[in-house]
Amino acid sequence: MVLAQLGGSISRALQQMSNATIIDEKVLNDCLNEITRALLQADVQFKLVRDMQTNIKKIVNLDDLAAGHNKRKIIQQAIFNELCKILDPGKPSFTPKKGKTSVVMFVGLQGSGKTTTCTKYAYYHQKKGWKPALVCADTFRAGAFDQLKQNATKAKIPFYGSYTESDPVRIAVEGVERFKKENCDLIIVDTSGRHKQEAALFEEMRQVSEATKPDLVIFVMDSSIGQAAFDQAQAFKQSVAVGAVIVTKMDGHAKGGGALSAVAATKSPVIFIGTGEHMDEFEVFDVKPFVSRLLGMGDWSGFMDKIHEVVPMDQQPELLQKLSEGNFTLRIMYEQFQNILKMGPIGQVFSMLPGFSQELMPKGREKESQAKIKRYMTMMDSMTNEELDSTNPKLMNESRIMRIARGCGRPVRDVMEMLEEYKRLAKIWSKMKGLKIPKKGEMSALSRNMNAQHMSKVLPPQMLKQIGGMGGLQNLMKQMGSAKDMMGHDFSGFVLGPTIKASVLVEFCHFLLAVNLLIYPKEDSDLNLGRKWAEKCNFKR
Ligand SMILES: Nc1nc2c(ncn2[C@@H]2O[C@H](COP(=O)(O)OP(=O)(O)OP(=O)(O)O)[C@@H](O)[C@H]2O)c(=O)[nH]1
Repeated sequence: MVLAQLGGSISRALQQMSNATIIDEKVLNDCLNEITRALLQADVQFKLVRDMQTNIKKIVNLDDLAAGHNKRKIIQQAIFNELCKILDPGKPSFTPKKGKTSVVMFVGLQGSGKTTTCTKYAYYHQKKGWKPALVCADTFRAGAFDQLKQNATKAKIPFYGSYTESDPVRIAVEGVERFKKENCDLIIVDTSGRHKQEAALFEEMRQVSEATKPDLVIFVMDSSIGQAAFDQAQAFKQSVAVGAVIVTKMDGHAKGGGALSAVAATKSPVIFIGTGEHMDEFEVFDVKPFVSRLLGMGDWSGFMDKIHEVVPMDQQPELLQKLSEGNFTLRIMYEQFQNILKMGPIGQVFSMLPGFSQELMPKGREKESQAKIKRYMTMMDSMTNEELDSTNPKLMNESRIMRIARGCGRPVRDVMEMLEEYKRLAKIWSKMKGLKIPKKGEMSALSRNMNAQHMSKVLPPQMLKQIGGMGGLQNLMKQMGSAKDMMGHDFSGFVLGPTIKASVLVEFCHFLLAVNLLIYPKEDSDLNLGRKWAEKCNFKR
């Protein structure tokens, strides 16, 4: 994921500073130098980085900080604020209103992902009940209209374009007029890709803008553009009234710092990011949670929102009860898989927890893991209720395994692998037996410690180390019960009632399961356990 490396380097620098016994000028300088290096390596413009460093030094005057001040916190907050400042121009972009016609024009360099993003933007709004329409004013690239037509047809979005007309201004005006008459509330105009050396094409873009009078011009930028970003973005801003930025290809492995510089150049906010080629790989962008995650400080509110999205409230106490009894059935595993898939990209959810970074999700593992989960679920669909609800491995005899394999159309060895995985997870989850379920009122320190102890047994050792051992985990649990995060978000509402608090715990359990399954590879000893169990059941691979 773009910027994951940058995030990793910055959070390591902060961690190193936190490990120092005394924070003096040297420790602060070392930390800032480390962060500066990371930002420059990620292609953030030099001037931005230098300004940021100067500002932090101005804010954090160690001599002026009286004893008793939490210097670490003040430095962290200053870095957080400065990074937010780079990404936040301080004024929101124009926001179209549902039911009221708005024209939105997309501009950007060749191949930045405009056409794909136009459709994603239209589809995003269509799902929310809008009536969007697409106009293809890209007469430069052969095939652009076909691409838009194909995307629009797939998403059932009306479109307008021409194979013969070569004047983009004319097409844009005709398209906008037609869709205004059809009462579309979001008319999106796609334009040709161009770069700042192409004066004629820039003039043409200006004419399209003048003729269609867009309410908002969106600059689409590929996250891998690098140092050229600032100048290019500025050139677009000087020709048309760019009001917002969308950064694409954030799923790649580019450095991504150039994209941060583009915001500074256009003085416009990033409103969405593209995270893949598919229509729904598109996310709303919010500066503070993004920076907080980038710095490994998590995004509790985002995490809680996710929980509420995926785990039905009425199922939570029951699941927690089952886990505390140590009965981990295949059905529980199935239900947890469903929730994990609903949570979306796990690396992203992962970075919402303080102390974690997206860097921990190895390249390509995400999609591979999701495919694995889906495969396991298909196999479980061929099982009987008795099998799904049992914790007795003897039920799975050779003939049943062959039947399941036939039923789901997968080789026997795949079913064996899934059962071995189940066994491994059941072993991990048996350590949750006796988990204390929070009752009325605030989570007490005692139950927090009890739960932290249970959790620590379930966490893969590498991960426990990453969050600072048992102490780090206790802090994490404490944060669950406290009210505010780095961004000043108050999310105490999520943790006040006993049910909701239990839900946080349930989801944290889900999450740990996902982490065990997706991020940390199986160890041989675990697999041997599965094999031994398979041998006990009297069949061979
Ligand atoms: N991985 C990934 N690929 C993307 C994303 N957005 C766009 N693409 C791909 O980038 C390539 C270029 O996208 P287009 O939408 O054709 O770009 P364009 O800016 O319209 O191109 P021009 O009209 O030539 O300027 C296509 O292969 C897209 O599938 C994204 O967020 N992630």
